[in-house]
Parts: sequence; structure tokens; C-alpha cells
Amino acid sequence: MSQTTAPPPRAIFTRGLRKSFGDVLAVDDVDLDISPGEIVALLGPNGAGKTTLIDIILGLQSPDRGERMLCGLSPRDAIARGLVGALHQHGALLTDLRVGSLVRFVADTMETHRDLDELMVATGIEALARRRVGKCSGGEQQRIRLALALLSDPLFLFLDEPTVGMDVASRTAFWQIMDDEAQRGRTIVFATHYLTEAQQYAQRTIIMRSGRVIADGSTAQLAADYADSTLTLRCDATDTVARDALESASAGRPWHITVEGGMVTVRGNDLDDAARAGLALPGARDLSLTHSTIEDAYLALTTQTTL
Ligand SMILES: Nc1ncnc2c1ncn2[C@@H]1O[C@H](COP(=O)(O)OP(=O)(O)OP(=O)(O)O)[C@@H](O)[C@H]1O
Repeated sequence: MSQTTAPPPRAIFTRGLRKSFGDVLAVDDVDLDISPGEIVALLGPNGAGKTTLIDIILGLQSPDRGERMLCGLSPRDAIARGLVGALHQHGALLTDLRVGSLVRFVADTMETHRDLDELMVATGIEALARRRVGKCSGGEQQRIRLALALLSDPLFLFLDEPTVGMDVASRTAFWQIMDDEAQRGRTIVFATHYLTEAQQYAQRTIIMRSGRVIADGSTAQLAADYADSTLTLRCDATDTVARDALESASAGRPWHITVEGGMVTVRGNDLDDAARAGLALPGARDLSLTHSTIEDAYLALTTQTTL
């Protein structure tokens, strides 16, 4: 007898989410399916609706319409079961307490929590245990917020602009911690304006604009789909010979080829064949291939005047 098993619930599921504030449509018909263990960057210009969307998914705001579920549960039930951790950039901290006391204080409000010593080491705040929270730097306070967000050992972690104001070393250290946490199978959604963080740490990127999701896919694929890579090289062939060779190598792909005085430039995607054809030209030298980044795709998508 064949047995059918129901597919596991989506980590995050939304359908038709919509929220307006007066005339402002902050979230406009957003459908999301995020699987367990995905690391997702949420990008968009100021006012695109990222924070409102995260707040609705977390149950901090009610949508005007639409549904949202976390692991098949309502936000309230998911939070009650300790499945959700959230880190907001300006989340309030009790600044008079020492760091260790604050972590213990919050842990005491929970039925179960992670081992505190292990958590403080994992989030790099063990050396701060005896320091007053208010005396910690901005980057250190953000690591304290992260420790608190991870206390319940949540399945989901939502980070709203987690590294704003951090210097490069603190940011790198922060993402190293996040990387380790992701290895433990957490689903992580982070909103950021630092596009390199999306490029480096998110397998998937969602781009919002004016409340709508305008792009959603693998970070590498979005970079390739919405922005061009660039190949340049010099050669001794005549411009006509070089152009013909590259056009033949394009095999109909929409490359933008320019050749001027032996300088060849090809913009497009999937340029390996262009590189091969270019290197076969007489006197080929100085080849450089620059891949498109999520920043290029973001700029292309968010600066379009029409969608
Ligand atoms: N409580 C509120 N009352 C009125 N308008 C609001 C409220 N919250 C958000 N908005 C408006 O909704 C829109 C989306 O705001 P939201 O904070 O979600 O954007 P965001 O993408 O997170 O922006 P940022 O990158 O600047 O943080 C903005 O126009 C904002 O002014």
C-alpha cells in the first residue's frame, strides 16, 4: 500500500499580504514561500516596505488583508513556542544591567533556553559579561541583541538592518556568527542596505519597491538576470575580424559587443564563449572578466522608472 506524506510546512508562507498607512501602500500583495534553512536577504530602497513586511510576518502588525504563517503556525503560536527570534536595530536594552545579568534575566522568563555560557561564547559576548550594557559599544550592543534573539534556540531569525553603524571588523565578526548559526539549520531573513552582505551571505534575495516584491530568486541568478557581466581584452586583429569572431561566438545571445582600435568589450551574460573567442584572436592580451553583482541588479531594478 502506498503511503502519501504531506509536504513539510513552509518555514514562511504569505499570501496576498497588504498593509497601508493612510495613502501609503506599505505592503502590496506580497506572496512568499521560504523553505526551512534558507538565508534570505530582503532589499529595497528606504520606504520600500521591508520593515512593515517583517513586522507583519512576526505578528507585530496586522495586515489589512492576506495570510501569513510560520512553520504552519500563526505568528503568535510560533512565538509562544520559542520558534522565532528577531533582532531590530534599535531594540531597547536594559542599559543598567551587566551583560551577563541581562542574558540571565531574559532567560529566566523562558521555559527552555540555550545554554547561556555556550550562547555567550557563540555570539562573542563572553568577555563583556561583567560590563554594563549601557557602556558597550553599538556593535557590542548589537551582539547582545543577537544573543537575546537566539536564546530560545529559534528556528527563524529575522534581522532588520542588523549591522548598521558597525565597523568593518564588527560586521565581519557578526556575519561569521550568523554563518555558524545558519549551519545549525535556522531560517534567516535579513533586511539590509549593505548589498555586499546579500551577495556574500544570502542564497536568496528578495527585492522590494513601493511595497511590492519586484524580484525574488537565487542571489547569483538575480545578479546574472538583471545585470550584465563585462569582458574586455586587447588584440591585434582588425576591428571587423574581432567583431565577427565575437558575434559568431554569441550564437544569438544578446551580447552588447563594441570593438574600437583593437579594444574589445562585451557586455552580457554567460561570457565564457566570448572569452574563448577573444583569446583566439591574434595578439589577444589583458583579458578581464567582471561578473555582475547583486548591487548591479539592485540598481537596475530599483532605478527603473516603470516596473
Ligand atoms: N506606523 C506607520 N505609520 C505611517 N506610515 C508608516 C508606518 N510604518 C511605515 N510607514 C510607511 O510605510 C512605508 C514603508 O515603510 P517601511 O518602514 O516598511 O519601509 P522600509 O523598506 O523598511 O524602509 P527603510 O529601509 O527606510 O527602513 C513608508 O512610506 C513608511 O513611511
